[in-house]
Amino acid sequence: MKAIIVGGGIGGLTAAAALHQRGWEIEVLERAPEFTEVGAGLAVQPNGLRALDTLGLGDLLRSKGPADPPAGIRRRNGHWLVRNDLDYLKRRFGQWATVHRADLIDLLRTAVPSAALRPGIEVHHVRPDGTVIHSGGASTADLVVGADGVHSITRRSLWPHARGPRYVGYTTWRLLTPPQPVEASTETWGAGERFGHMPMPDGRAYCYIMANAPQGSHGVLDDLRERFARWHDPIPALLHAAREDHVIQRDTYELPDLSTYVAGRVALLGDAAHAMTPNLGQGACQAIEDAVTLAAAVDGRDVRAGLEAYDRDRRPRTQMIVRLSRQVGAAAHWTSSALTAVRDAALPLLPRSVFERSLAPSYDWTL
Ligand SMILES: Cc1cc2nc3c(=O)[nH]c(=O)nc-3n(C[C@H](O)[C@H](O)[C@H](O)COP(=O)(O)OP(=O)(O)OC[C@H]3O[C@@H](n4cnc5c(N)ncnc54)[C@H](O)[C@@H]3O)c2cc1C
Repeated sequence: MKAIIVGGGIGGLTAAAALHQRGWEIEVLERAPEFTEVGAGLAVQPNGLRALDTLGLGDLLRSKGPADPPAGIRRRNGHWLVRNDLDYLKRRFGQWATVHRADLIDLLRTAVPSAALRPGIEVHHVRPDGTVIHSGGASTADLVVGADGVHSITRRSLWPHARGPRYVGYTTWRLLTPPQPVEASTETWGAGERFGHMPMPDGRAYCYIMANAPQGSHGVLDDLRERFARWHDPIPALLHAAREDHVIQRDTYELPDLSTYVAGRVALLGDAAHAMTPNLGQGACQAIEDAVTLAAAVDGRDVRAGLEAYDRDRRPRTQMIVRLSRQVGAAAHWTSSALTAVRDAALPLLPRSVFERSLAPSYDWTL
């Protein structure tokens, strides 16, 4: 049985590794000239690590990038809005890992035969019968996996009338600083602006920012430094330590829900199926869950029946996480000072268990 995987990002390479382990012949078509991820870190949550355990890769990641659970949410003056019970979170859900994106891609590549990787091939069209038209010609397979991200050509080929990506109203910046003293992973919420930072195992700090794109005429980093100059420590110091060429700026998109992720011999996964806001740090983890679930669903059974089982399993869970992420984003991105004042007064009064219960659905997952 042969599978063609469109896109060699985190989701596509996980699918390739999972299908290869189950005896499939695989071919990964990636339009970029090499298999890598541009800069910045990634939080792999307990559910993502458990999914990687099914490929025997979870412990390698845990040993590369062990991390504590998120310590909580602060106000821009540093006062805590929400403080998590780290021991409880670790006991209940297991370990977190913070890794460099490129390291995760390299790790996944070790689980895929190099002959199966075809960089520099752009896919132009996918048909439900398993035909893929690409810059190197045409190929067919028993299964095609569309793991080609938010602007997926697989999705547009099979669902030409579905609505495309929707800009959610804020932009993200991701950056890695040179080694900096940073305590636990923390988020800080302002009015329409949000700054997260987490320590990387090599001593660097990974920072992500979500806010409206500035209209300023300075460089990106100077704009960010100005914007966050009066936020609590170590935020200004982190931005001063960062380098302009290490900042990745991207607009944020969501994809509207589809009523199915499968058509004929083709399945969508990861951002191609359910691109979500980054508010829960679950996009890549959901792509990894999708990939290992898909490989298990088609193992030893008719492909179409396996794809239906995959769709039944994954659609409700991923669409629930898309909604949860959107809700968290809505509260974090209020720009009205009256609303943020009410939010900042109310959040510290809520019992910790409310937050831990709201995190549980995304972390509680096993294959
Ligand atoms: C600021 C920010 C922070 C985030 N933090 C986290 C986090 O901490 N934890 C987490 O789990 N998630 C996080 N995410 C989400 C995560 O980055 C994505 O959900 C994840 O990378 C999606 O993986 P994917 O493989 O589905 O798609 P992509 O990573 O987009 O990969 C798609 C691949 O397909 C290739 N491709 C596209 N079109 C074609 C074509 N026509 N032909 C051939 N190849 C093609 C692309 O080149 C690319 O390599 C974050 C996102 C943002 C914006």
